[in-house]
Amino acid sequence: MRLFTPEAMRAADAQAVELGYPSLLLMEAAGRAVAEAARAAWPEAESYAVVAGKGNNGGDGLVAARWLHLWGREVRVYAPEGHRGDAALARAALAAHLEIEPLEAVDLREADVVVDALFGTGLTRPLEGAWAELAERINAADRPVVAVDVPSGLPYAPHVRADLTVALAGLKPDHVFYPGRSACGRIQLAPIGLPPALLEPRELPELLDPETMRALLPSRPGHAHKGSVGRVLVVGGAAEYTGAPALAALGAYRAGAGLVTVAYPSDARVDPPLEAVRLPVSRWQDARLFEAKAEALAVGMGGGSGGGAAARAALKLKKPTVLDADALYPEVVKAYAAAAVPTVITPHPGEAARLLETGVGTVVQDPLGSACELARRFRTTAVLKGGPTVLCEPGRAAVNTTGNPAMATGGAGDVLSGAIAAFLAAGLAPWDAARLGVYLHGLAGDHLGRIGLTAHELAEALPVVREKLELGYLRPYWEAGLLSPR
Ligand SMILES: NC(=O)C1=CN([C@@H]2O[C@H](COP(=O)(O)OP(=O)(O)OC[C@H]3O[C@@H](n4cnc5c(N)ncnc54)[C@H](O)[C@@H]3O)[C@@H](O)[C@H]2O)[C@@H](O)CC1
Ligand SMILES: Nc1ncnc2c1ncn2[C@@H]1O[C@H](COP(=O)(O)OP(=O)(O)O)[C@@H](O)[C@H]1O
Ligand SMILES: [K+]
Repeated sequence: MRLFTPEAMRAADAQAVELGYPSLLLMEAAGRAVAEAARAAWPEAESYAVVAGKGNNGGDGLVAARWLHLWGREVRVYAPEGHRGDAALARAALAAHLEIEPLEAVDLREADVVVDALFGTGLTRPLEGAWAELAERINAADRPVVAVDVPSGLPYAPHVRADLTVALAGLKPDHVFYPGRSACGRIQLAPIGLPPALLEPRELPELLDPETMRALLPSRPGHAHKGSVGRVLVVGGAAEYTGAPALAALGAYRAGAGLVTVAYPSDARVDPPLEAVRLPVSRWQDARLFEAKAEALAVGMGGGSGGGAAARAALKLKKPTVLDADALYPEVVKAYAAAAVPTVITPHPGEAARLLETGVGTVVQDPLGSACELARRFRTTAVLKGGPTVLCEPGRAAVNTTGNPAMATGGAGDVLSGAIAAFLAAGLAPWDAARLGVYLHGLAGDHLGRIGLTAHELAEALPVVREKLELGYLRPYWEAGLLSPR
């Protein structure tokens, strides 16, 4: 599954038409899918109000109105004059059944469900005047709302707030990034008949889905032993940050590492999990660090001001490495790239801004662009944490589809670094280890769900969600089924 920009979606549509696929069929499939989704979501609903705009989004709404009417529902349709192309045909088909009232007549009082078909991906500027008023009226009506493709008005304000959004053909930024995603309510993807080859353009970011992530899970053969399934060396800790390396070690074990060693300054009271090998060092150049048995490293968790020195020492092992937190300085990450050590960097927006020498606001405004700039500038696999986390390495990008704001809690990132290192140690390429680690970590957060979860619990939940993934129990959120009546 890919994340489409509106332009990429239009290009896919246009390609389908070039291939001889009639665009009216797309609109018919779209409108019918909306009607079906609404009917399934609110089976008791008898009366519908369809509020349609002038463009193709409106056309989809007119098709939905026709089907709802054919299924015996009471339907009032409000639309302006002046439809063109396919939307004009959809209007003619509907007019054979129903009277279409002007938008000025909109009355939502009798509607059990409102269909929002004012604007879709063709919106180029914020709603104003009568359009803005219509969106506000839909919200104020306090009726269940199903949005056609996207809630009208997004990505700007004001916009409609929907209970269910039927995403047509592919997912677009407002189905994935906030605040748009909150305005969508539940999201259901409707395949509307575009040839499948047009729906997987490699240049678009991948949306992490359970099927793809399941295929990445390292297998564990019957003759496995703790030295064969991936050993991780965690390097971090400082006087004031004693928990971070311990949480990374826990994350690594809970993601399946066979053995975890924790190297930390001997004057810091780091307390690794009982299962870990302890490696207190009086200086980072201690020879024992370079002899540690590990296939991958997690470096920088709670390193404080010594994080850079720890990372430079750890570089000498020349093993695949996750660089986090106090290892995330431009000179350090550049040194890893120059040494051609496979790396995954896991900054939060503040650390990303430090690496890119820009403001946090710039990073947050364009997470995908920022992650890709990190990947390009530092020749690395970049994981930019947040809601949602985005990933990039030169030539490809991905957006995570798991996780929730309850995960905004101290130490959650340390657990993630440990988990990614475990997958690196198990032999996964950085891109695969990063995607799988991020996906499972978010899944653990979703499994726990509640505000107040702790990083420790996130780690503990990793085996549970891994098993669910392995057994094929998971569906992506855009196939998550339907609403019950509210
Ligand atoms: N593959 C797909 O995704 C398909 C998409 N279709 C539908 O087509 C929609 C896109 O249709 P369109 O490109 O016609 O665009 P819309 O229907 O979203 O709206 C475009 C119209 O609104 C006007 N407009 C833009 N911003 C405005 C503003 N702030 N105030 C007032 N008017 C404004 C434009 O000039 C244009 O007339 C999708 O969202 C989807 O619903 C379907 O018909 C079938 C296929
Ligand atoms: N709103 C959110 N939605 C989804 N995931 C989130 C959200 N807020 C935080 N997270 C996740 O929680 C983790 C927090 O990591 P980080 O900021 O490094 O915390 P710490 O440094 O305390 O470990 C990241 O994996 C991040 O993606
Ligand atoms: K809409």
